This record gives sequence, C-alpha cells and structure tokens, in this order.
Amino acid sequence: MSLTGNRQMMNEGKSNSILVSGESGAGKTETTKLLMRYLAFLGGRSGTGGRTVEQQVLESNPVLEAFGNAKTVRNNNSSRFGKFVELQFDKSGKISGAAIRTYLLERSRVCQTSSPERNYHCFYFLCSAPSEDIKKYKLGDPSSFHYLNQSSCIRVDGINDAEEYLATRNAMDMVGITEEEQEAIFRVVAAVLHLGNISFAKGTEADSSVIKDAKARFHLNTAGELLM
Ligand SMILES: Nc1ncnc2c1ncn2[C@@H]1O[C@H](COP(=O)(O)OP(=O)(O)OP(=O)(O)O)[C@@H](O)[C@H]1O
Repeated sequence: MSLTGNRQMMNEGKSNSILVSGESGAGKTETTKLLMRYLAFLGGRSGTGGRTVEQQVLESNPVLEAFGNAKTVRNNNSSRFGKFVELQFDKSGKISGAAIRTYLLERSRVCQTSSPERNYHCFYFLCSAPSEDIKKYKLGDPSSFHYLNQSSCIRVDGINDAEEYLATRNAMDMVGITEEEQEAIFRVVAAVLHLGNISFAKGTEADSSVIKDAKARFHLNTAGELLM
C-alpha cells in the first residue's frame, strides 16, 4: 500500500491518502507505524547525519503513545485518540516535512478507570522514573494515587514502565521537544496525579467543605508548586 501510494504520487504528482480503520485491537496503530516506516524508508535521505525528518516522524509514535494510549479490555496499547499524519515529499520523492494532528482524546480516562483497564501510560512511566525525578515530582508507587488505584491493574505484561519512561524522554528529544518543555509537560502529568489525591470533608458552615487532612493538603500544595 505504501509503495503503491508512493508510486502514484511520483508518477502523477498528486497527493495520496491512506485511511486505516477498524475496531479496537484490529491493528490500526501497528499498521500505521509500518506504513510510516516504509514511507520514511522510501523518502529517506542517505548520508544525512544527526536528526533527520524521517527519524523525527517515526519517533513521534512513542511520544503520542505515552500520552494517548492506555491498556483497555481489548488492547494493552489502545490508542484513545485519532490522528491525521501528513508526510510531505519534495519533487525528488524525499521527505521534506511532516505534520501530525490529533483528535478526540478520551479525557474521562484521566479521572476514572476501572479494572482491568489502566490510565494513560505516561502516569505509570513517570512513577517509574529514575529516583531524582521521583523526588522532584514528589511521586511514589502508582498504587498510592487515586487516579491509578481505582483499577487493580497497575502493571501490564510486556510493558516495562521504567524503560518506557526513558524511551519517551529520548523520543521527545528526537522530535525536538526541549528539556525545558519536557520538564513542563511532566510537571503537569505529576500535578494531575497529586490533584487526584486531594479529598475534602464537610465544613462547619452550610454547603461548605474543607481540605480533609494533612495528606490531602500535601497533595494540594504539591500540585500548586508543580503548576507554578
Ligand atoms: N502487524 C502486526 N504484527 C504483530 N502484531 C500485531 C500487528 N498488528 C497488531 N498486532 C497486535 O495487536 C495488538 C493491537 O494492535 P493495535 O494497537 O495496532 O490495534 P488498534 O487497531 O490500533 O487498536 P485501538 O483502536 O485500540 O488503538 C498489538 O498490540 C499487537 O500485539
């Protein structure tokens, strides 16, 4: 399919589209990665050192999967969003640029998950980060966070969260997300986990509420610090 699309584009000089559809678990994500890899291979530039557009295109997948994929009943790596990937080629057929647009992330999953599903991978990856990051974001075991412990599924066979954290960081470097931007992104991810642990108790006045206890206050303060 990639080859046919590429040949038609080169012969007719027209843009081509490939639509990958199917039910959850059908193989859309894996097929799209294979299509992108082959198109990147066909449009690759030989001899260019460093970070090439092809590499950046391919490395966008681990980044999108970390933040937009989760384990569901049907698929351990289910994409909870849609995406439109545009690869641009120059007259000689070499990749000159790429753009990825995402649609409709399943946002409700952030606050609510149930067994045997998991929340988005990025939360578990961050909880398995090297100790200096854990300390910096004041994190701990995933099971200590409400947004993650509503489900009894914390770990997934075949996914090493610690390795995936490093792979995600590496992929973010590759696609050109600066260290500062990555820091900001993971601060928000950590802050979301802390926000989920803030609980309230009934206040003395009618219809009022107060922070429940010292633990809840710690998470409130930490979320505030991370979002500053
Ligand atoms: N070409 C393939 N080779 C090997 N395994 C595959 C292939 N395609 C799919 N699979 C297996 O099926 C699983 C589900 O595939 P994939 O994540 O691509 O489905 P999907 O259609 O994108 O699902 P969702 O809509 O839930 O994101 C993969 O994790 C993998 O185990």
